Amino acid sequence: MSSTPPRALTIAGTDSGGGAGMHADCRTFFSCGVHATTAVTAVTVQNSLGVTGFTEIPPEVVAAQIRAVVTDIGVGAAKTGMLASAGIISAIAGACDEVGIGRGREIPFVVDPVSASMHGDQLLHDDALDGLRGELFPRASLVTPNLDEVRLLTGIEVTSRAGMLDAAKAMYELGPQWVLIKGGHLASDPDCMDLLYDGADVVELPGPRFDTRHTHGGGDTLASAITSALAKGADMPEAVAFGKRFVVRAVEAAYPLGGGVGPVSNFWRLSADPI
Ligand SMILES: Nc1ncnc2c1ncn2[C@@H]1O[C@H](COP(=O)(O)OP(=O)(O)O)[C@@H](O)[C@H]1O
Ligand SMILES: Cc1ncc(COP(=O)(O)OP(=O)(O)O)c(N)n1
Repeated sequence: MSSTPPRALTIAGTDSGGGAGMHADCRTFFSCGVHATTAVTAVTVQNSLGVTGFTEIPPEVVAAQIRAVVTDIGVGAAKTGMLASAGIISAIAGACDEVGIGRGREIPFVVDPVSASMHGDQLLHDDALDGLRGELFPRASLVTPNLDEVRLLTGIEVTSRAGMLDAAKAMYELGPQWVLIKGGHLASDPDCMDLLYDGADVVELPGPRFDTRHTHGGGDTLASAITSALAKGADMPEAVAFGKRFVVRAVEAAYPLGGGVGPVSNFWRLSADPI
């Protein structure tokens, strides 16, 4: 019998196309040798062309999943993805307080403020932005917005690397312990640089920009790789550096799928053995 591996929790929506959301999170946890546990927030109808609808899970059921997992199995870190509604966000905040998830508590908490799919389909109701700002960011060990989410949450339009630091400072004012601004959407930058900020120090995470349209699930993969490293006991700068290394390889190995946008590969660490 083997010993129990590190465990992590993803609180997120499903993607029927298997590219993003909870599916990308679970594959990433697996690739990192971490047992995946889940609290489903919403079931999306989705493929490589976009999201055509979703059904929300009742908030009390989302909270019950978190309690069930943490009180029995235990997790070394937790992350959020698609949260859909203000009611679900409030339920998550309450459950996290009960079980010790969040900054200053036992279990580090990565909040990826997913608001829309890369096709522009809304995944978070407009009235839930206040819930993210007021209830989740102050509990977050790390928030990981892309530049569209920065604009929605702070009103700041980032058009340069210098603007990313302004964005990090504005996000930090919303209460998280660390902020990671993702630079994938800064098309004017020939590279893909992300920026980590803790209210004092700035760490630049440079990376190449691959010429591919298949980046579905990239943000989920980055946040779940960071969560995996935290679950194994890494500190935040180490975990974020690992997450960046992981997602660079995942984008490099992205593959076409269906008639639209394919996913980044969470398989890149697996052996090439054909069976
Ligand atoms: N074309 C690309 N080549 C390499 N890395 C990329 C590319 N696009 C995004 N990334 C990286 O993938 C991660 C997710 O980025 P981003 O696209 O900004 O967020 P999201 O996926 O949430 O929209 C970041 O680390 C970013 O730098
Ligand atoms: C259920 C679900 N969660 C998250 C997303 C976002 O995925 P994507 O559009 O690829 O954006 P990033 O992962 O790159 O932030 C989704 N589409 N569905």
